[in-house]
Amino acid sequence: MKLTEILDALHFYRETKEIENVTIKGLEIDSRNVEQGDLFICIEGFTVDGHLYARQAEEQGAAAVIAEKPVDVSIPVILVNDTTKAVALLANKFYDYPTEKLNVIGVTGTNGKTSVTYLLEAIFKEQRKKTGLIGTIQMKMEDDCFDVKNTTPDSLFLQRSFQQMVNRKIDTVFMEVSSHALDLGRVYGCDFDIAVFTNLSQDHLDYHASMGDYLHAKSLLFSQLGNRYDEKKPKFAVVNKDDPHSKMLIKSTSQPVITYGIEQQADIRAIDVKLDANGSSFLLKTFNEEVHITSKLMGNFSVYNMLAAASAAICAGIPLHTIKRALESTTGVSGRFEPVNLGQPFGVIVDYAHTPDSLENVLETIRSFVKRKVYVVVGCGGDRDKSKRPLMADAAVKYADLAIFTSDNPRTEEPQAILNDMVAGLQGNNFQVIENRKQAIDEAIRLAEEDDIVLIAGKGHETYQLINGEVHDFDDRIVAANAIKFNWNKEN
Ligand SMILES: CC(=O)N[C@H]1[C@@H](OP(=O)(O)OP(=O)(O)OC[C@H]2O[C@@H](n3ccc(=O)[nH]c3=O)[C@H](O)[C@@H]2O)O[C@H](CO)[C@@H](O)[C@@H]1O[C@H](C)C(=O)N[C@@H](C)C(=O)N[C@H](CCC(=O)O)C(=O)O
Repeated sequence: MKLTEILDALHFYRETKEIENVTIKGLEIDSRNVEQGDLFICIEGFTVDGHLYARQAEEQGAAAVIAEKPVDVSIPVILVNDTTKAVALLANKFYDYPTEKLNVIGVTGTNGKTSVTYLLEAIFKEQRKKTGLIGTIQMKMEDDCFDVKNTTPDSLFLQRSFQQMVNRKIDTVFMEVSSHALDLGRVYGCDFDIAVFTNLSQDHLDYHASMGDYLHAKSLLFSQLGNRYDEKKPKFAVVNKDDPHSKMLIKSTSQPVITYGIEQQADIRAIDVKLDANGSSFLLKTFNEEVHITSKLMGNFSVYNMLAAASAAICAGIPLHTIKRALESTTGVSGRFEPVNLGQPFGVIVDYAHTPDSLENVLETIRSFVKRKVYVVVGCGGDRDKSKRPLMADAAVKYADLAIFTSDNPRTEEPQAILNDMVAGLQGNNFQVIENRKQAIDEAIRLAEEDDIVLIAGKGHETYQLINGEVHDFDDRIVAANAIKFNWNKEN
């Protein structure tokens, strides 16, 4: 593609050299991956300044550079005000606006994003649609899975992936949209068809200055909904009416809003909700139809997740009987309320809950059906929102008979310092501190007796621990299974 052609995507730029005859083979934001003929875009990151790598990009064959400030290279440099925004616009143009050729459902909110995208995938697959999925666990193109570094990847990776999905004739993509991604413009220029809001509670205050800023970031998904008007692709905002923050999100969009909820008079409701140890059941009532759902998914939070997915699917025109079939056959998502069951007489559940609100939801659900004691193993991440630490500890001791506080990705922080922050204000004696996560899980499983439940919270599907800046293999499910084998075999 001619450089001048791709630069049409930018509103304003200034070139340092004649660029008429320059052609571009690809786009790259990492100098280490630059190939002959690439356009290298310098991004000032949180760790390093990409402008420092312009020379390396030139040496590797870059044809031109996009930068915010002068860089010392002999190839043409295109100066722009904001390279992060520029890369989103350029990638959209380079890959020929792939989101306009796909149906894209973006899901945002503190909790439930992953589960809602997987429920949507189940519903659309039931309708025999070709699906794509982008989120915390992985990226999927139909049944092919790919590793991802971020919940919502950078705009270049994203647009490239969307184009691959177009080439594979994928019909609908379900995408978790994090507040970081919205704030950093990773989804700038994406043509979302449906934006879903699940809920908002305290998280990520290491990144966002306040809850107001966090909510504002979420609202960007709704304000950019329908920026590209296409009468064949109507847009919808789908929001949880029971969450008070939805009012602000409704105000942010000019598109039709569909509300869902259990408590409030919403457009789509779950009525007569029943929860027990086998799952949940409710009457799903839409504008003009109703259907009874019996699901294996447990807890009130799962009913909200099902409502969110059902509401988005209804907006996309999926029939209610298909939604029912899909919801009733879904057994769950990796690392989300996932049982580790080797036939032992007590329950072990691994869950991703890593916010005070989600921990309370999961523990409340367990409390509602447990016959005896509840043990919880939980920690808090290092280099992240410190104000969350005492709240996580409070939630744990409020519901558990014994909370064992332990490490959860301490990153560059001292694990014991994180644990001290967690327990500093705790009263009572229903907690222990065991810094080593394996020992903490072993101890909870050693203590468990018939009909007790052990909840191992925080890491869910993750298969590593970040300690001292290094990645160590660690999977709560494997550690728990080994502990069950060891303790249970001893007794039998
Ligand atoms: C704080 C943050 O968002 N950081 C993201 C950012 O990294 P960074 O700013 O540190 O990048 P950097 O290392 O400074 O590099 C700057 C530029 O120089 C370039 N570079 C660098 C080195 C080199 O030799 N050559 C070179 O060209 C890099 O390619 C980059 O373009 O850009 C990277 C590439 O896109 C992201 O992977 C990285 O996410 C990190 C891993 C992260 O942890 N982000 C979290 C906060 C995040 O975004 N989380 C949300 C989910 C939240 C949730 O709901 O739980 C998410 O969407 O993942």
